[in-house]
Amino acid sequence: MQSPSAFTTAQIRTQVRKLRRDLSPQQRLSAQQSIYQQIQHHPKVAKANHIAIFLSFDGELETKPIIEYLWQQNKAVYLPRIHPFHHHSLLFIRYHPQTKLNINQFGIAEPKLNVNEVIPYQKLDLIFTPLVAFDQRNYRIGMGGGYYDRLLANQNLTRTYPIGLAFACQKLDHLPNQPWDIQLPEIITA
Ligand SMILES: Nc1nc2c(c(=O)[nH]1)N(C=O)[C@@H](CNc1ccc(C(=O)N[C@@H](CCC(=O)O)C(=O)O)cc1)CN2
Ligand SMILES: Nc1ncnc2c1ncn2[C@@H]1O[C@H](COP(=O)(O)OP(=O)(O)OP(=O)(O)O)[C@@H](O)[C@H]1O
Repeated sequence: MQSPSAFTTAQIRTQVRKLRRDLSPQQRLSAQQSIYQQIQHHPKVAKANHIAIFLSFDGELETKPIIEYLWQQNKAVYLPRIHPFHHHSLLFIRYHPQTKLNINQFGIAEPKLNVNEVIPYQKLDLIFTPLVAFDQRNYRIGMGGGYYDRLLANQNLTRTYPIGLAFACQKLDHLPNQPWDIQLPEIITA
């Protein structure tokens, strides 16, 4: 998309969400194949034990095959859920093949809250991070809740490596960034 500086963050979010939903099944499948391969050859994924990812919605790339791969590799996989009383933060909950899911207020599947399955986010080795749009500097904008911005701004996250996952159509030249927006060290895209 051209000259994003002419648009507000909210307009960019709406437009890129539509681009993402409107990808053809063929475009989706071939981009996903490339992204899955990049993940399978990624040294930081190979080294990580505790890995957070997300379940796809709203045209996000399909993460189920990534989760299946991580399970095969005996990784502990975690999903975000909206914190029950701390409304702008996320809890990460262990995701097993048999974990029961609920649909949250946004229509996203999330694990039930079970205190025994919660991991303090500082213990995550890797956080696959959803995003709506990103730019050449790896600034990201998300769904607008500020959940990942707050999480990744946290100074205790010294051992945790965030990797954004996105289709190439989600990349813009230059996002109008807010002071709190986070620059990701890496975004896997195709
Ligand atoms: N797959 C996935 N899971 C995720 C995220 C994500 O981006 N992708 N999130 C990343 O942060 C969190 C959820 N954040 C979200 C924030 C806003 C909306 C949303 O649809 N907002 C509506 C208003 C909905 C309402 O208030 O009823 C809107 O903006 O129109 C959805 C998810 C946690 N889980
Ligand atoms: N580190 C932070 N500390 C306090 N408030 C924050 C922080 N990051 C974001 N916010 C607040 O969260 C709100 C939403 O932020 P923003 O629109 O940038 O979210 P986003 O990046 O699109 O969403 P997400 O991170 O959930 O994918 C903003 O109004 C902002 O005030």
